[in-house]
Amino acid sequence: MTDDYLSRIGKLIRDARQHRGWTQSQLAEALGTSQSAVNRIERGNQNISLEMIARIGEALDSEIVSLGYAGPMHLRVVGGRRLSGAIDVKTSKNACVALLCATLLNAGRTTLRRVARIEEVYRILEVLGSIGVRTRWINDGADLEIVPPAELDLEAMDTEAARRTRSVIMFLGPLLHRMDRFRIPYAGGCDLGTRTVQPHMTALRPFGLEVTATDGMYHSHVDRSVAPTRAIVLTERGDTVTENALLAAARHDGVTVIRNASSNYMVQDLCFFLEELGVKVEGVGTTTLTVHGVARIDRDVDYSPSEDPVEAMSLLAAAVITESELTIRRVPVEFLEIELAVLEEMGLDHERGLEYAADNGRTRLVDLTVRPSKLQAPIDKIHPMPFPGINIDNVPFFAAIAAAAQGSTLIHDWVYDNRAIYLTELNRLGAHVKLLDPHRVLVEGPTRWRSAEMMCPPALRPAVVVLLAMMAAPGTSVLRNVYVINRGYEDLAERLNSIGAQIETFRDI
Ligand SMILES: CC(=O)N[C@H]1[C@@H](OP(=O)(O)OP(=O)(O)OC[C@H]2O[C@@H](n3ccc(=O)[nH]c3=O)[C@H](O)[C@@H]2O)O[C@H](CO)[C@@H](O)[C@@H]1O
Ligand SMILES: C=C(OP(=O)(O)O)C(=O)O
Repeated sequence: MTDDYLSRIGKLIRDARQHRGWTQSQLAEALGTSQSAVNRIERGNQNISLEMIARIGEALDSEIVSLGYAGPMHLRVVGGRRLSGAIDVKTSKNACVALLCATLLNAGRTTLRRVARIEEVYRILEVLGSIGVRTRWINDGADLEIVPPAELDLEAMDTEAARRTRSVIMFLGPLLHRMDRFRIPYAGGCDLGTRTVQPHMTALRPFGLEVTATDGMYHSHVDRSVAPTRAIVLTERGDTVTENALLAAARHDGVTVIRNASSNYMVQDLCFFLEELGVKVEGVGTTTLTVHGVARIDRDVDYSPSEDPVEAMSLLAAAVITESELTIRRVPVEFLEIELAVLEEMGLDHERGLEYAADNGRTRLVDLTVRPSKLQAPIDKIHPMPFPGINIDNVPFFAAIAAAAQGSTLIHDWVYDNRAIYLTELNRLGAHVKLLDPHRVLVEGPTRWRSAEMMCPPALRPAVVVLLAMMAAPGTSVLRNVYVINRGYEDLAERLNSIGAQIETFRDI
């Protein structure tokens, strides 16, 4: 952008702000940035992305600067470049959304540190804001402060935002303690085929929750005479279902035992947070959780969610397929151990630094350096398992890595009906991915990547895998409509550019 253009945009923003009667500080607060940043923007002294212009337009409800908001976001990737240097892993989408839902348990103020600034978090914030929860970004937009009201106004819920995320299902556990009757919209999320919510209903029924699903809403009714009399046995070892059971148990005045619980990273983060709220949880990291609930929670708490193992895997895959040497800092290694063991078998040259604690004081992190390696296809198939196993969300990254390895790799995603199918999109970039059935693909490597222009698959991880392949493919590729990537990754293009990628963001205006 030329300086002249910047100062014209800055003036438009200042006019729109003044028209609204806001100070620079008020606009800064709405944007989660500092007053000095707003001042620089208005004076034309700051490079400003279309994304930021769109957010300002939205905050100020202004026609002129909302121009940039008109169309979906796309990426233009100049591929075939090596990455280098070091990059930090951000906090996880899945822990952040669970913790945001968990704040509904607390009458006090919750501060969450370094929350990922991703669309999935924004949707939950919109939903929380619409029902009366006060949320604001503090400390230059790094941290989030959440203060629930005495009474929630569920009728005012932003159902459009709620339907764009599946995480809203985790409102059930906290809400059943706050009201006898309520409704929330059907849970959305990635288009991965059928994802049942039945296990959630089974887990919450012992707390008196009965749900009927009609007209796109879950109509919920709580029978206060019902309380768990024996261990709650989950029918699936799912992550959000475990979290929902934990959230319900947290304010149940008594001891709840949850069996067949997921011990995955986001569940552990939620358990650590519940402990901050005064709820004792035994068995963290195992499949049996014993929760000592507290009927009323009213504490000002401060918690730092841990780093995202799936983002760590994404960055690792980026290094592998671009044949780069890259250091990935703040890798939650416990949740990537099996992936690393398989990659080691495949011939990955990597080095781990000494372990250190994440800001939550519990999760173990390492810095991981990955070097260009001659990879061989693994002898056995790649398939996910509930933790500890290859993380379900990491499986798509193995497809890209397998495409870079010598030989054929069988990938069996038994979990999702649609996700393996999206991996065949890699063929448009030169890969040889054969769909054997809706759950299994055979990948033949190595691949001579070539550039392409394509739509983003409607699922987060396959979409990122396509982006990584574009980074490996010489020439210019275009990936259209990347909302789904922004759902789970903060400023991915910009951060990849900081380690040598060349990715430009653009929109149809
Ligand atoms: C916000 C959040 O945390 N999302 C994660 C969470 O979603 P979430 O907890 O919502 O996952 P689902 O409940 O949809 O489970 C995923 C799929 O696995 C199946 N299933 C799961 C467990 C099991 O023991 N048996 C079984 O068959 C389910 O039927 C479903 O088809 O977990 C998924 C699986 O790890 C991850 O992909 C998501 O990123
Ligand atoms: C499937 C995923 O997430 P969600 O549960 O939010 O759809 C994912 O993170 O890959």
